[in-house]
Amino acid sequence: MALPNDIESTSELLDAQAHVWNHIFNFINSMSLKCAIQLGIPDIIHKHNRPITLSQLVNALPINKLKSQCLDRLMRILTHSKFFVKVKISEDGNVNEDEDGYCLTPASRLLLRDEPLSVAPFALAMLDPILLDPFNHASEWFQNDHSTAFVTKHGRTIWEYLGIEEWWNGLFNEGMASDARFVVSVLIKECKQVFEGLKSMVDVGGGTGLVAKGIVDAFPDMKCVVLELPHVVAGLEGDKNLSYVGGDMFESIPHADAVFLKWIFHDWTDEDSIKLLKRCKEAIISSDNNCRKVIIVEMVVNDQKHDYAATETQLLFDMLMMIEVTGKERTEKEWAKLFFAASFTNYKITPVLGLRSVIEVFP
Ligand SMILES: C[S@@+](CC[C@H](N)C(=O)[O-])C[C@H]1O[C@@H](n2cnc3c(N)ncnc32)[C@H](O)[C@@H]1O
Ligand SMILES: O=c1cc(-c2ccc(O)cc2)oc2c(O)c(O)ccc12
Repeated sequence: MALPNDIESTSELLDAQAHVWNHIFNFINSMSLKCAIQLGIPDIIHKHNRPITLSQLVNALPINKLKSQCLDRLMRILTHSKFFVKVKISEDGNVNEDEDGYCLTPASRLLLRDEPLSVAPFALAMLDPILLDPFNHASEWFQNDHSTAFVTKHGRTIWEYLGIEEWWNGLFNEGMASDARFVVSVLIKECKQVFEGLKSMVDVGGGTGLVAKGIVDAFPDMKCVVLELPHVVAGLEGDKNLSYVGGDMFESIPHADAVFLKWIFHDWTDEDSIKLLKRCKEAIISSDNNCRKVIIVEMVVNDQKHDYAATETQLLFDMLMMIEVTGKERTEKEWAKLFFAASFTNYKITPVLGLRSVIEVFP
């Protein structure tokens, strides 16, 4: 049979097939990870305190013992994906050539349930059918007039859904809280100078206030307000440095030296984002502090493509924003356009959070 047009050799044909297969089956990586988290495999390896053999793992897991060879295959793909490493161990647990044992890697340490920076809740919520199913409706959504594929699947926006389904709201909040802990620990360690000199700050859309708490703990002279939708902050109690205000960020933002927004703009269109930036400017403009600014924690999409893997993850997030909410991830050029449209004069991007950056925006 002839090769398809433009494919010149058999090797090119086979590479093309491998490329397509890889994309078709990528979801199996995600699902294998979900299965390992649900079974608690990282926790069991961690508790074992030394490399664990397959038979020890089978005994420790709440699984049908006839499926031990299947567990071996699950561990094989996750070892290939660098979630576990295999080392040689002896009967007495020392490293030698007798038998293979599994150990955690830095990536699987982040899947431990009791790890304060755990991303396990985030992974379980992201890989729940509630968020996966809308992707099966993407082509339908391209042809209809719904705001998102989430709406096409569930008949309401993600924010409305969160307000109605309490169990899902809990899962979502747990995931957001684990990310908030993660981000605040890096900010305090690597980016303290961004907050120095500030006497007051508003965390807009700051959830239950984990980031704000981390910041006032590190800067006891700062007063921090969390502005959130009323149902999110109902019943939350602050203290002398931290307070909660229920309100709508598009209407007005309490005045302060700085306004902080993490994972807010990527939920919204350019038009909404410019409106929100204008509210942020109004909030800081009357401050007499030289350090007054807006502090944003978000992705800056790398459109130069010199780090293929990082850019790919950012583009995956962009698709997530398109399918689940009405937002997007932005390149530096797109961010700059928003800042200048909202009459800010300057900005500084510090790529200190891996795929995300701290962006300081100045009036
Ligand atoms: C993606 S979450 C980010 C939460 C938090 N900043 C974080 O990164 O952990 C977006 C937050 O914006 C809040 N939000 C949405 N619309 C809002 C509005 N109009 N005014 C204030 N907060 C809003 C939501 O309740 C939600 O907590
Ligand atoms: O679509 C989402 C999903 C999340 C999300 C998933 C799992 C969790 O445990 C927490 C959150 O977060 C989102 C988000 O922060 C956002 O700004 C837009 C969309 C989503």
